[in-house]
Amino acid sequence: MAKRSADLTELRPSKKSKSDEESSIKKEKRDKKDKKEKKEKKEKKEKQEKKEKKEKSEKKEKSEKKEEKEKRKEKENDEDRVIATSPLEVKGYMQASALTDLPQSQIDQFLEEKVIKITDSATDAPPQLRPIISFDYLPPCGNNLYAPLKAFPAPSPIQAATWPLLLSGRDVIGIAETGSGKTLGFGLPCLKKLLDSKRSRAPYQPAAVIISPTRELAMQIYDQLVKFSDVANADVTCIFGGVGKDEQRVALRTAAIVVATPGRLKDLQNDESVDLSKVNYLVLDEADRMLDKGFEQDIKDIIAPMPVSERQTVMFTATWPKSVRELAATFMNSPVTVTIGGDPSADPRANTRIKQEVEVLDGREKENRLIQLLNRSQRGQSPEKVLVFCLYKKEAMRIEGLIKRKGFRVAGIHGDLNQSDRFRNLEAFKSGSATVLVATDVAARGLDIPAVKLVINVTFPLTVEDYVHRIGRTGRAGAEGHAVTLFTEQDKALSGGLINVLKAAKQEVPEALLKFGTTVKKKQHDAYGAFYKDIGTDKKATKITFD
Ligand SMILES: Nc1ncnc2c1ncn2[C@@H]1O[C@H](COP(=O)(O)OP(=O)(O)OP(=O)(O)O)[C@@H](O)[C@H]1O
Repeated sequence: MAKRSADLTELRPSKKSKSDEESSIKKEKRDKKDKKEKKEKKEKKEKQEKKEKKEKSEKKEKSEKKEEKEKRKEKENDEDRVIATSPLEVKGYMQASALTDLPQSQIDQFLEEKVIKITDSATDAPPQLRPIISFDYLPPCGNNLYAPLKAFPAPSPIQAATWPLLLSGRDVIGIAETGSGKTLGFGLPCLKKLLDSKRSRAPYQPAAVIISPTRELAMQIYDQLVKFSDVANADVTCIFGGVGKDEQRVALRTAAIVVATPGRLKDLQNDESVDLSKVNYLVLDEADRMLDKGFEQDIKDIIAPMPVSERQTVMFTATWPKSVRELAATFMNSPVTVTIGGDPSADPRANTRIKQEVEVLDGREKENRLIQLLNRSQRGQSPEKVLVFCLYKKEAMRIEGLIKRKGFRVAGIHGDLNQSDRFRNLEAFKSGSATVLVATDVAARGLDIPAVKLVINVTFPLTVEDYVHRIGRTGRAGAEGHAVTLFTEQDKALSGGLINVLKAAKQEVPEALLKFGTTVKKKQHDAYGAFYKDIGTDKKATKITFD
């Protein structure tokens, strides 16, 4: 019975049990929802954790990679240092192993003592190649190319520092004091490259062009190269104005190296006597002069057929004014600048072995003072070689006449003389048959005349750079020199620049010069290079030409 009643109870659903059922459904639903939410939450959390973990691992990986990169870089730097002490070859230039084996401290000491600064526009890394501090470290050379170097004890600092760069194909700007051996600085690598290229003796198209501002300087560079040219199996020729063209045309048919003044080279290029499209070594000697307004267009025309990517461009000078630097950069491919003796951004630097004296006087006293100075140096058994600079051709002729009348052995060199007289007079001074040479700025740059003891500036040049070059005709190749400058009120615009040159070379600055003022006038690109000067109403300025 009880069972039945129980059954009945089971069979008869009461009102209460129905609501229980509903609530249980609801609960079930809620549970399900909760469960779902929980699941979603869990999944979200897991996803988040996964994401964080991933980020963390990425971060870790990144920082590990960074660390690794830094370590690698450090290692590379170390290797760079190691490279400096292991065999080294850069673009065909093999650094001598004996040079490679020298301790770094010896190299550092050389660079410091000679005040050598090397700035590579392509990298901030320290220079990879070492300066060639002894001729023994020059790269091997089949022929006896280096034989003429026996006359010298060691490479000069500009040679030591630029040779490795030039031999490894870099564009180079070399700035070093007057008389410091820059000609062989650019000349020797030129010959070595030619020798290595194993060209036939008659290339018909020159491989190297060296441009110089004056005929006499072109001849001098030519003479230096000729001493080496037989061993280098290279035909060298010299091209300049003021003489016939026919011989030059013939010489150009076989020349591998052309030394030239810009005007005549451009002429011969224009009439197709020479094809410069195969030139791969271009030198601008006295580069700041070559880039000033007087020559800029000629240079652009001459180099037009030589693409910058295919030629090595080399510029050497003793003075490097800001006014030409930007233009220079447009001719070059990531150049390395080598400066000897100090920062090129400072004022022009005179050779410090030259004793510089400046005498401030009235213009009317100049001639008497000049004769006094000559009396002192010319009387006696062996008169000294004296170079007298004037600014104008007419002035040079007048001063030469005056000196002659006083009985001194004098010759002159200026643009109004024909070329054979120019060469003859220069030769007379070199040989000592004339002991005084009166010159315009045509002789200011580059000329290497043995044993010039004194330079006298009768009239100050148009720029302080020209002053540095003029006085640089004395005190060459390690010798002592002496320069006396007669300075008048007319020159006062340049007193500031001159004072800076004197101070930089630790020379005495006269009170009278300081009175003219210490301000340095900003240099004008077109005023640079001694072309014209307005000299007032009574005298007509004559153009000084440098072809
Ligand atoms: N390594 C050397 N050691 C000693 N003398 C040298 C060396 N190299 C060249 N010379 C000599 O030094 C003199 C000056 O050299 P060079 O004419 O090349 O000077 P420079 O620097 O071009 O001068 P400038 O700025 O006036 O043109 C020359 O007589 C040359 O033979």
